Amino acid sequence: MRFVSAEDIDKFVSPRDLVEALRDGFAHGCEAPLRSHFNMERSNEDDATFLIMPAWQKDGAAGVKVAAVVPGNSARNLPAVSGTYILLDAVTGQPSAVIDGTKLTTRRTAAASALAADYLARKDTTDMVMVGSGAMAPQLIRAHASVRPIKNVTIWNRNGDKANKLAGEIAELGFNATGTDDLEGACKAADLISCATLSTEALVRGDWLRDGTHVDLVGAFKPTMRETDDAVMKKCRIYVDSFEGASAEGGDVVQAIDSGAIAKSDIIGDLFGLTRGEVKGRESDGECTVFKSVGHSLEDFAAAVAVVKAVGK
Ligand SMILES: NC(=O)C1=CN([C@@H]2O[C@H](COP(=O)(O)OP(=O)(O)OC[C@H]3O[C@@H](n4cnc5c(N)ncnc54)[C@H](OP(=O)(O)O)[C@@H]3O)[C@@H](O)[C@H]2O)C=CC1
Repeated sequence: MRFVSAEDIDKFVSPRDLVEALRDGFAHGCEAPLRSHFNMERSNEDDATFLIMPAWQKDGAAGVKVAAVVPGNSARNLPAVSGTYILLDAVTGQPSAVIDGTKLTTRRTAAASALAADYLARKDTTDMVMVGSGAMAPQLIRAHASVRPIKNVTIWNRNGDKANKLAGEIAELGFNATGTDDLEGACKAADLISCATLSTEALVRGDWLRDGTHVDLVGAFKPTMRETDDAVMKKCRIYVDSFEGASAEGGDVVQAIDSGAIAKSDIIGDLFGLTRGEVKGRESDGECTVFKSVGHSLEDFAAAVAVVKAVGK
């Protein structure tokens, strides 16, 4: 059995490789039951979430991700999300690889956002705002830049020092990157706003969006969490990673439905529909779009198969 480390994933698979692996994965589909998630109570910090995400292909591979989301990890200087991916042969059941699930998760999540942006962001998107500067943030910047000509990146984080530090690292990759404490000003000048935080309150407001902006929402994976206000959902054409996941778990969408700001029928499409050509993406330069992801086991599975194939070459 092969062990695939975080370093192997970065060495052998580019951001664009994973976008294409997910495009193919969503277009062709696989068996992927809704994930199981369990609340793990903590005495002295916010509850953690335990996730089990299986997927398989008839006569092909099978895989499962075991992951945990621990909001209190920020104080420990550890990422909130960590995990392990196990890949098996679906015919014989024999395990074939164990993959660093923490890196796989950040990379595949960023690839899903970039895949959506490839259908939803304006072709001339150059100015990106990154809200949050945790493990997801650098992956999202690199993935979006693999599908759109991103040049300028403005990073906001509740802890501004971390935003400035990430801006320094991103600048070394060739982007014009700066940290900011003016989220409103940054959003008003953005083509693309990507949010990856554990916020339970709106950070980005609908009246800050100029015409043509695309909003990418990664953070809120529970109905009690959100990164945008109802006005964002009202103003934008709404897309999700999967209907069943995002409309049940994605806080920005669920809360906007509950308040009556939008109806479930306002969700135009998901990555299955977009990649299969069954749903139209952006239709004009002036419209605002939003993509809300909560994660889908197909994303881990498609990324895991692509990673093992690339590492094995
Ligand atoms: N949609 C999907 O498929 C996936 C979603 N996620 C989600 O994305 C989010 C970010 O993940 P990741 O980058 O790995 O996490 P990290 O723990 O590495 O970073 C968390 C980031 O969120 C910020 N943050 C935490 N709490 C708040 C708050 N209350 N208000 C504003 N900002 C806050 C942190 O700021 P500070 O530095 O100040 O602590 C930090 O920038 C998480 O919610 C995670 O569950 C992750 C993977 C997959």
